[in-house]
Amino acid sequence: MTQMRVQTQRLSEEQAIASASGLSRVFIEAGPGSGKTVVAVQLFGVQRLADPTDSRSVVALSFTRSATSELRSRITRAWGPRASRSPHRVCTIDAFLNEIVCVLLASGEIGWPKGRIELDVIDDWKTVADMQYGLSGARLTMQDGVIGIERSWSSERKNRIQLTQFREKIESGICSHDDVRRVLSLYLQEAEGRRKLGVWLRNNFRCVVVDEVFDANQLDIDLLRIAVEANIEVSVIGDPWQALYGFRGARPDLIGDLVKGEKFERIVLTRSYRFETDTQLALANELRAGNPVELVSGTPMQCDVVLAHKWETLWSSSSAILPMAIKSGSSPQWAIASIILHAVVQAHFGIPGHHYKEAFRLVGIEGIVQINAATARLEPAVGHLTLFDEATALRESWDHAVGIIRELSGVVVLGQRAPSRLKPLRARLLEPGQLVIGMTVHQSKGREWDNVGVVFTESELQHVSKGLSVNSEPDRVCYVALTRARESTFLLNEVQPLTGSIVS
Ligand SMILES: Nc1ncnc2c1ncn2[C@@H]1O[C@H](COP(=O)(O)OP(=O)(O)OP(=O)(O)O)[C@@H](O)[C@H]1O
Repeated sequence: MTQMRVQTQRLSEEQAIASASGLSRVFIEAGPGSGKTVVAVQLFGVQRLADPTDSRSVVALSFTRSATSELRSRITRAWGPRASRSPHRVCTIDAFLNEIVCVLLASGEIGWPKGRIELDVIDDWKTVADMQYGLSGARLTMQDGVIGIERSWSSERKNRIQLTQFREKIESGICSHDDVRRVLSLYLQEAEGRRKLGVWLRNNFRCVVVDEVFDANQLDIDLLRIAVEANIEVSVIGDPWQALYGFRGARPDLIGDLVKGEKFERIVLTRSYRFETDTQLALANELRAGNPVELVSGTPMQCDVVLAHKWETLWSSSSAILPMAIKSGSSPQWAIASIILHAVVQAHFGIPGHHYKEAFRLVGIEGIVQINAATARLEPAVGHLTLFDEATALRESWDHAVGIIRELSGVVVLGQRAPSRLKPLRARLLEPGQLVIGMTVHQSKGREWDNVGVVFTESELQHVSKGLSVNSEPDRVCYVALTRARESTFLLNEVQPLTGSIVS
């Protein structure tokens, strides 16, 4: 531990107070770019160095993989790679919940069907099972700690995994993050479950730092309450204007109850450090005040990244923008298109495509070694896309990827008209200028760039021109997009739209 490097960035006085208050329950609330993540990084490091005799873990949590990865890399930069090495960790709240459920399984506190104690937790059932559109599905139950399976009914029609496949997957240890959350919720319905979890947390953790806390849902808040009651130091950090995960059950309104009920000390960071130009600072201030705002038009070439609420919006925008993903799908054709896109994104920007693991999994390729091997062999599929004749280019690229998949996993992907899906991707590769990366606003959370482009829908434009409200999630999506730039934000709606089928 003594080899850890200390953070070198100069903290402002208010950041220093927030990072080293010595209080056991702190709620740090602040606007964009005010250094919330800087403070989370500092809190983590201060706790790590605090008491070398205390072997319990310090854990930093965030809600999305991209925000967690930003937090982890900043902790590594500030405190060195040893800082977050086991038993300490920086992870998503989902990973933390998985860990808790695995501990409960390993200790026999709860019993998984067929006695499984190790789980393979997937993001979404549609990558491993056939889905049926309707009201019926399947879910987990719990009786005296024993997990069971039952058919479920809902009032809302949607694609769901059905009972037989659900049973088969669950019994082989495969489940979704939602299933993990359900198991833990059921376990915590009993006072005894809450008490035992509190004891386990107290024995294993000395401090929990939660960034982006306004993305927490009821279970996350319950967990924090149990941690507080177990006398663990808990710091929660966030900005109500940046809560984006209502669709996943996030309840920004619950944070007030938590911090009041558990007597958190509230510390406000007042100064923003992100905005390096007066115009960008003024934009952020006007938006937060709910005032109407007129955006400056620009071109993709002026931007380091382009953001939109949905992947489809990016695909139907300028062909100088290369989105990192196609809207999540479940067909093998979606998987092939996503895999080729992943290879293109990797080649252009040195980072993976957004849904690449799910896409590979859908065609039977799993594990980082296999995925990397497959990606390396996809290079010709990327090259073929720029062949002179369009029909040949699309067909050769598609067939190459399908051939590699068949060779590596045995999965055969059919689809005569499928290669036409690659048209929008080919258009991007034929762009004469440099491509700029496109991502959703959700991907951009917690991150920043010098110059940011946004593509807004008509309704988003109207909201921005009327003034945003913190109580509306669509408004908050616009707000997050418009506060990612250090220097300038450009509206890219004027650029020539492109028609294509990759999004369908
Ligand atoms: N005291 C400081 N001095 C100089 N720069 C700072 C200071 N604090 C933060 N910064 C810089 O300001 C920028 C924003 O910081 P950070 O990302 O931590 O803010 P944030 O509040 O988490 O932002 P958001 O919630 O909008 O994602 C970063 O580039 C960071 O390095």
